Amino acid sequence: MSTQEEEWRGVAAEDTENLTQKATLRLAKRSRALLRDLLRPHAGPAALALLLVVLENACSLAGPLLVAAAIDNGIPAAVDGDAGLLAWCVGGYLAAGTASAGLRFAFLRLSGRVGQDLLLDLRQRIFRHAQRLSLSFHERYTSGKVISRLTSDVDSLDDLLENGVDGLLSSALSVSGIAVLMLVLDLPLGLFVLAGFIPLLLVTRWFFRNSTAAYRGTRGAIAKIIVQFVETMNGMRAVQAFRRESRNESIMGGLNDGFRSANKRALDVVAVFTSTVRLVGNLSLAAVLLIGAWRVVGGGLELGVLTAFLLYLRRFYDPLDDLAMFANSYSSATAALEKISGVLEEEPDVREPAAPVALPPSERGRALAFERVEFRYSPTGPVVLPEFDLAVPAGQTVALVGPTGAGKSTLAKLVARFYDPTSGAVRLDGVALSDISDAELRRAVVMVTQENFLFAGSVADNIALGKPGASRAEVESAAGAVGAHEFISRLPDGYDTDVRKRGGRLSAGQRQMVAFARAFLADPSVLVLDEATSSLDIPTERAVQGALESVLADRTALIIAHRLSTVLIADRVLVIDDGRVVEDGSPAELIAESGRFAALHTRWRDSLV
Ligand SMILES: Nc1ncnc2c1ncn2[C@@H]1O[C@H](COP(=O)(O)OP(=O)(O)OP(=O)(O)O)[C@@H](O)[C@H]1O
Repeated sequence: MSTQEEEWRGVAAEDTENLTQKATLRLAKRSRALLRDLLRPHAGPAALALLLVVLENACSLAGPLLVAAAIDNGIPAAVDGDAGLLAWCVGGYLAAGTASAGLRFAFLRLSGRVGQDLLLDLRQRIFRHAQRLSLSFHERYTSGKVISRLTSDVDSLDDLLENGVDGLLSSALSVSGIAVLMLVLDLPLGLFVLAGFIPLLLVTRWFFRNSTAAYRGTRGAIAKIIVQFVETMNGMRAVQAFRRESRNESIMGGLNDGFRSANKRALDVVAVFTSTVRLVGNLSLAAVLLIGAWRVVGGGLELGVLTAFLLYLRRFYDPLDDLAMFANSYSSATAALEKISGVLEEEPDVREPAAPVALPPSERGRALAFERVEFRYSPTGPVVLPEFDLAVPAGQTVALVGPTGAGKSTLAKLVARFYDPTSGAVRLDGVALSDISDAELRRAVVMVTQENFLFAGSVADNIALGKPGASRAEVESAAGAVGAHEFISRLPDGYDTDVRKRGGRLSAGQRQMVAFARAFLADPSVLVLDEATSSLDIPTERAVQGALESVLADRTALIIAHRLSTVLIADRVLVIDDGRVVEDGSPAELIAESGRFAALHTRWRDSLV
């Protein structure tokens, strides 16, 4: 792939207003490929729906022909006493009308089913893919954007499938069918009407060009609104604590205004198009009426033929309105597909190995090693770890301390393989993390983060996340081992208490205990712990400390320690600064020296008095 194409890969072009022609073509090709891919499993029913709509149009087109036959031949024959032909014409009209309604019903049901199946598949694909993508992607691409792909973009596609495609098929079929019939009915009048198509083609071209750009704008604008909305709702505590409401309101006002302008622009384009179509339609109807009437008076045209012609002509221009509606939803859906296909084109940076290497059996933790690890968060970003080497024997508890921004959390995230090193390797019992299957790695390494993320559900469900399928007895024994059983039992419904969104019902200390119980149940050989900075009260801190010691027993552990009590239970302390180890030793050894840790320790001790 050329570097220029690489530039537009994935979501790269999403916020670019003016794309080069090459990029536009590439994105359109990608959107079409996605649509084809989505349609493939439904090819049979889609073809049947197409057949139904063709038959339906044929039935409804027969109507005016039967009216013409009734007026020109049936009625004169009935006047002469033979009502047979008229009866055939009326009967035929009724049959065609009924068949057309029946076929329409069948078509709408079938196309609706195909459309909804396709959208279901698309929604699941986006969700599955978004979950697979690495953290680095989600840091760049906010959750609001993913939500807007899943909601408003999928909705535009829904609109296209529900109304647009039906409108397009019906109108294209009836416009071409009517054109043929008009030429057959009366060649000169038919040619005259078709000549009116030339300005229409020009205005249609103008419309497609402008509406695609306009709808790209609306997709971008709605995505920004959703992003802002999600961010505000997620950060509601901070919003209220810092009185950001009015500032947020003005940001949202600006974004809403942008969306309104983008929609206005799109609607203006539609307005010009539909009214031009209407104007051309009405002008040609008046002209046909004039020329036709003149020819009927002169005896050159039968009245029935003129009536049928005018009936067709009305139907000829009406579908063009539908075509405009189609173009409308088409442009909107194209812009949406462009963005959805971008997300689906993104590849996870951290990939599962094609041929995973199994970890050797382990009894008591696993040896962890960083070998010449260099790391930066993005290819152009600063180097966070210049060249990091570290060997942690199996079963050792290592506390990482150091100033903010030193790189402690980065080390933890590398061990959990949220990212891969830019160069070098992180190894478990000698096997590079990038060679271990996802399932095995998740079993071997568990990270308990500062967020202590709890999902909506019961306390028991949240603990059981550590070991899917764990029995209630196992959950309770894990809670007991970390000392959480007592407080859980006191909750209104014990283990079945709903923790509410993000564990909002529990205190910070309680959330941490639940997170420890989860980790204990998972029973990993390596535990990575980004310790909570929140200050807990003394009894809770003691309880958490006790829980921590039970969780750490018999495993290799890397702890980002903020509390002295935690540092002191570690076998080894590493002082990190600027991505490097500046001190390394047991707590007692480092305290005895007069380095940074000793100074930190003195400050801590003083602060406790
Ligand atoms: N997701 C990220 N994208 C880009 N840079 C990052 C990201 N996370 C951290 N950094 C940068 O990497 C460096 C190390 O950050 P890290 O979070 O590892 O520090 P830390 O020692 O854990 O700090 P703290 O004690 O404040 O949590 C910092 O300069 C930070 O700005």
